[in-house]
Amino acid sequence: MNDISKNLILWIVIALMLILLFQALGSSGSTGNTVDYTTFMREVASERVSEANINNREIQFRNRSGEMFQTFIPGNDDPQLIDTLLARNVTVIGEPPEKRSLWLTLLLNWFPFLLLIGVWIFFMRQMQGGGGRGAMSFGKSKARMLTPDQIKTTFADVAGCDEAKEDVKEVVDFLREPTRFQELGGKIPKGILMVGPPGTGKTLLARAIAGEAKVPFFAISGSDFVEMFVGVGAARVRDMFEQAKKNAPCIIFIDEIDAVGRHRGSGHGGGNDEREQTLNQMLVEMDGFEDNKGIIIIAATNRPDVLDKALLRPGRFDREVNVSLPDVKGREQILKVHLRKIRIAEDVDPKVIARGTPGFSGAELANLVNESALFAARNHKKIVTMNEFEMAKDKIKLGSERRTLSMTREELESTAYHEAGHAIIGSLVPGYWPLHKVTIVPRGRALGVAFFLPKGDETSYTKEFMESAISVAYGGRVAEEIIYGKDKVTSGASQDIRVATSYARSMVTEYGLSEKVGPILTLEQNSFSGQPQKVATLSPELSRLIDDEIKFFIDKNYDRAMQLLKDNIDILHAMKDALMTYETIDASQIKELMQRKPVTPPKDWEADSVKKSIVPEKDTDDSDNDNSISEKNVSNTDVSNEATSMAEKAQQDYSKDNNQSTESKENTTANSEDKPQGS
Ligand SMILES: Nc1ncnc2c1ncn2[C@@H]1O[C@H](COP(=O)(O)OP(=O)(O)OP(=O)(O)O)[C@@H](O)[C@H]1O
Ligand SMILES: [Zn+2]
Repeated sequence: MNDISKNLILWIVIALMLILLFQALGSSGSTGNTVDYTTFMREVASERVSEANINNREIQFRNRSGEMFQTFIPGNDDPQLIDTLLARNVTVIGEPPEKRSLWLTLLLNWFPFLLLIGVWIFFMRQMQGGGGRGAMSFGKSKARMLTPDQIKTTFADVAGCDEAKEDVKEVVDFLREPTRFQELGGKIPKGILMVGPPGTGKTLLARAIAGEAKVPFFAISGSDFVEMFVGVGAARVRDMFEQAKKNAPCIIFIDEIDAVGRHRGSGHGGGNDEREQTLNQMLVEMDGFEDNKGIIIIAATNRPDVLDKALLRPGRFDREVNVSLPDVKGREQILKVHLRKIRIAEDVDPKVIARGTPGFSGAELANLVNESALFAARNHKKIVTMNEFEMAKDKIKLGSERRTLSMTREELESTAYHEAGHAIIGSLVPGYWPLHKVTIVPRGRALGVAFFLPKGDETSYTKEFMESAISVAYGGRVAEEIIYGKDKVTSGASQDIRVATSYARSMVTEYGLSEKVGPILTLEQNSFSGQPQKVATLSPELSRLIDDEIKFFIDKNYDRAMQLLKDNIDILHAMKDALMTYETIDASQIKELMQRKPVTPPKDWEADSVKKSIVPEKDTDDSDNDNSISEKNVSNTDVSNEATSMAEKAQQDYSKDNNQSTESKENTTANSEDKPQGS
C-alpha cells in the first residue's frame, strides 16, 4: 500500500537528518585551510606560527599575519610537539577533554546499530501483517478496491465474447442475492479461471460482472504477491481474503495468476519457497470459506498449462471460461463499442475494418480506434474517416511509414514487381481472399505489402485455399525471377517462403491432405512456442514421404505461379507502372488492371504531389547503376502479405489449439467459415 512507501521515506529522511546533525556536532567547526603536518612543523620552525589550539590529533593554528589553518598529527602522538611549539614561541591552547556529553557519544557510537535494529523491527512488523493503526504493512495485500459506484463497466462494454459472457451471467445473479440463490440450492463456483490471450478483455469482463452485480471489486496481479521476503506473499493472501470477507459479497480478480500459481517445484532459484507458501496460503483460504457468502475469485491467465493442478481442483478454480481472440463478428462488435466514443464519418464501416484485422485482440482494436482519432486530430480534422482507420491499421500492423528510407528507383521497381506478383497470383488462383490494396510505401520492416481481405473467420481452410496461398506467397519471388533472372532474385522473399512452407507442412502433417501420407497427425505446432514438434516417432520411410509430399505441394504451386505470371506478363508490367506512379493502389484499380483497362488514379491522388512521393525521378546519370538490387542486398525485406500474419495468427490462435472446453470447441466450428475443411 501507499502508506508503506510514505513511511519508508519518512524513516530515511529522519535518519539522514540525524546523521547530518551528529556530524555537525561531532566536528569542532573547522576553520581555515588544511595543511600537512610537515608544512606546519616547518612554519613552526621558522617561527611564523603565533598560536596553536590542540584538540586530540587536530591542530588549529594561526600564523603571524593572522590567517587560520588546520593540520592533523599523524600516526601516534608526537610527544615532543608541545615542547617544540613552546620553544618556537607559539601560544599553545588546550581544549576541555570532552566536548560532547556522555549520552551523545554513546548515541553516536551506537547509532548505526540502533538504525539497524529499527529497520529490523520495522520489517518484522510488516511481515506479521499487523502494522497496527498506521496500516503500514508489507503483509497488507496490494489489492485495489473499487466500490460499486466506482465501477462504470457493464456487460454492454464487453463485446465479441458472448459465450464467455453467457458463462458468467449466473455469477451476477448469485452476487446480487447470494442467500436467495443458496436457498434454491444453486451451486455457485468459488473460483473462475479466465483463460485467453492478452488483451481479449478478461479484466474487462471481470469488472463488468462486478459492475452488473453492484458489488465491490478487488483487483490484484499475481506478481503483486511475489516478494523477496518469505512469508510476505502468504500474509498478503490472508489479508486480501480478510478484506474481501468484510466486503462480501464481492469479487476478487487476480490477473496473471500463473505468477503465483505455477505448479510447485518447477521454479528455478531461491524465490521458490516464497511462491509455494503463497500458493499454499491461497489454497487454504479458498478451501476455508464455505461460510462466507458471496466471494467469487476470478483469476486470469494465458498459460493454464503451467498452473498447479491443485488450483484447478473442485472447490477452487474449477470453472473455466475461455476468452479467445474475437472472430470477424466479434471484432465488428468490439469496434462498435469503441467507435461510440469518437466522432466518425459516414464512410466508416466497422464490418470492413473487422475484416481487415484478423488476429487483433479487443485491446488492439481499442488501440486502433484511438490511433485513428489521433491521426484525424493531427491532420486537424473534425471527424474520423475510413482513411484514418486505414492509416492506423497499417501503422499497427507494419509500423510507421518510412518515407525517409532512401531507396533507389531500381529497388522500388523490384519491390513493385514483387508486390504485383503477389497481387496478380492472388487475383487469379481459385478460392483466395479478395485483394484489398497493394503498396510500395515502406513501413516498419516491410518494403511493400499486398493486402488481402479474409472473408470471415479464419479457423479452417480448404485444400484449394491452402494451395492457392502457397502460390500467392511465391508470387513475389516468381515475379522477380521472371523479370531479373534467377541470379538477381532478392532476399526479400524469406518471409514468403516461410509462409508457403508452413502451409505445405501443415497440409501434410496436420490436416491429412496428402494422399500418400494420409490423414495421420505426424507433426504438431506447439501452441506456445509455435515450433513444429513430433507427435510420435516416425519411421524413416514416413519421414521421407512427408518431406517428399511437402516438396510436392511447394513445387506444384510454385510452378503454377510461374505459369500464371508468364501468361499475364503484360499485367505484371502494367501493375508495376501503376505502383511506381501511385505508390498505393486499391481494389478498384487492381480490378481495372486485371481486366487490362487503363487505371483510374486513386481518389485523393494529385499529380503534383510529387514532393511527397517516394519514387525518385528517373536519373539519367545513374544509368550505369544497373546491378543495384542483388548487390545492395535488400536485407530485412520482410515483404509480406496478409497471408503471412494470417497463417501465423491462425496457427498461434490460442482458442483453436488449446481449447479444453468442448463448449468453446463447438463454438469455434460453428462460427467458422462455411468452407469445409479438406478436399
Ligand atoms: N471484448 C472486448 N470488448 C470491448 N473492449 C475490449 C474487449 N477486449 C478488450 N477490450 C479493450 O481492451 C482493453 C484491455 O483489455 P483487458 O485488460 O480487459 O484485457 P485482458 O484480457 O485482461 O488482458 P491481459 O491478459 O493483458 O490482462 C479494455 O480496457 C478494452 O478497452
Ligand atoms: Zn513477398
